[in-house]
Amino acid sequence: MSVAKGLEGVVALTSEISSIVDGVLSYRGINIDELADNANFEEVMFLLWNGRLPKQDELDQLKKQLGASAELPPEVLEQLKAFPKDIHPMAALRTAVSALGMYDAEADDNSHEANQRKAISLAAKLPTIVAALFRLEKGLEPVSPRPEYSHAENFVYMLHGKEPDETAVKAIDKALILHADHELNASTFASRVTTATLSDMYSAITTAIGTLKGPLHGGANERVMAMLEEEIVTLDQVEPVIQRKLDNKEKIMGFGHRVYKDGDPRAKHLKEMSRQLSESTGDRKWYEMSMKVNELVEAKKGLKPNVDFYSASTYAYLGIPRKLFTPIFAISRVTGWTAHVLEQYADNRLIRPRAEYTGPVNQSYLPIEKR
Ligand SMILES: CC(=O)SCCNC(=O)CCNC(=O)[C@H](O)C(C)(C)COP(=O)(O)OP(=O)(O)OC[C@H]1O[C@@H](n2cnc3c(N)ncnc32)[C@H](O)[C@@H]1OP(=O)(O)O
Ligand SMILES: O=C([O-])CC(=O)C(=O)O
Repeated sequence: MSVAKGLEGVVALTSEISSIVDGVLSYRGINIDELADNANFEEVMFLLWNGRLPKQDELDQLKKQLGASAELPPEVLEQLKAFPKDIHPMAALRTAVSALGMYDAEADDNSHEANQRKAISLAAKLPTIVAALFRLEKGLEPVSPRPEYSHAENFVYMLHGKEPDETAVKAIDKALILHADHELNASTFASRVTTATLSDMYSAITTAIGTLKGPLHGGANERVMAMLEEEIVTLDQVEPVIQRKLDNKEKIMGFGHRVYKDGDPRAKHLKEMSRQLSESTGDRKWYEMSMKVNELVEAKKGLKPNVDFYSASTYAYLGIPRKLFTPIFAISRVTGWTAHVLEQYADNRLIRPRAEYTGPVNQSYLPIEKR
């Protein structure tokens, strides 16, 4: 047996959902750049779930279904209220999604129709959960979703409890498009492993949230902001802090990628969003600091920013606290996860690789008094 550590380069399955070819990311064959510049998130949801862009009546229907599914079961809302106030929202989100499964009578119905409904229901409810967690931590009552709002509008509305700001809505909508799917990343793979045992969609998405939470994956965006806010603090500290980190062989969060060696195609969109927000808010600090970090890490280490790097300053400009950065990633990626769950069920085989055993051999059982 030969081992590819971290499964690097291993092609584990076939998929028709998204592809990374020569550094170009496409959803269902459409370049992400085109989607980021032209589509809205609901169109991308439909595209990922159904393999093609929606016609107007199909888009209207999806929006209606999302609107009708966004409210949480009262029992789950009560659970959110009982969670410890200082819990990380990714831990709370993971637990809340698991709880949702207990209040869905069809949780274990793995028919395509039931799973399509669950995919819409989960995608609709994640923003409601994240916004409720945000408000509860601040001692505020959660705000109910409004069915007439778009996905991004609803999220911004439920965070602040007032008419959503257009700039924030546009930025969130684009960020959701950019994060929606990414071939066989760790959380998607985890969701497919769970699905392949013929477990239910709630279990698969709970698995995925737990996997996205880690700092080498989705959790990096929060750490980028922690580095900017707490370690670097001022522009003149970028160079000494980055140099110290590199000398100590610390990873710089938001840089490097297992697949992209010549840059993540999503990063340029987030960088531009961060630049535009720095201008419209008149606060250039986070953007300038990010640019300088980017310049240094590229020059000294040859590493380029990934999707997590400029999403941090973008969200910071929108006034979003860094604890919510990874949950926002989940609000988007649930679309990709559920598309992969549907694809896995459609042509399933248990996912069970092998391990090369490197431990001791020919050992004997010693009775406890002789050890
Ligand atoms: C949405 C996403 O999940 S995007 C990724 C988000 N994660 C991060 O931003 C965390 C920081 N980045 C990393 O840890 C890595 O680049 C990963 C996890 C993304 C990819 O990891 P891998 O493909 O396993 O690369 P690996 O960790 O083996 O790194 C290869 C070499 O580059 C170095 N390296 C990779 N990323 C970084 C980084 N961000 N900062 C400093 N050095 C790095 C490693 O130290 C290693 O150096 P060495 O060969 O001298 O030991
Ligand atoms: O593909 C990966 O390994 C990580 C990533 O960029 C993502 O999940 O968006």
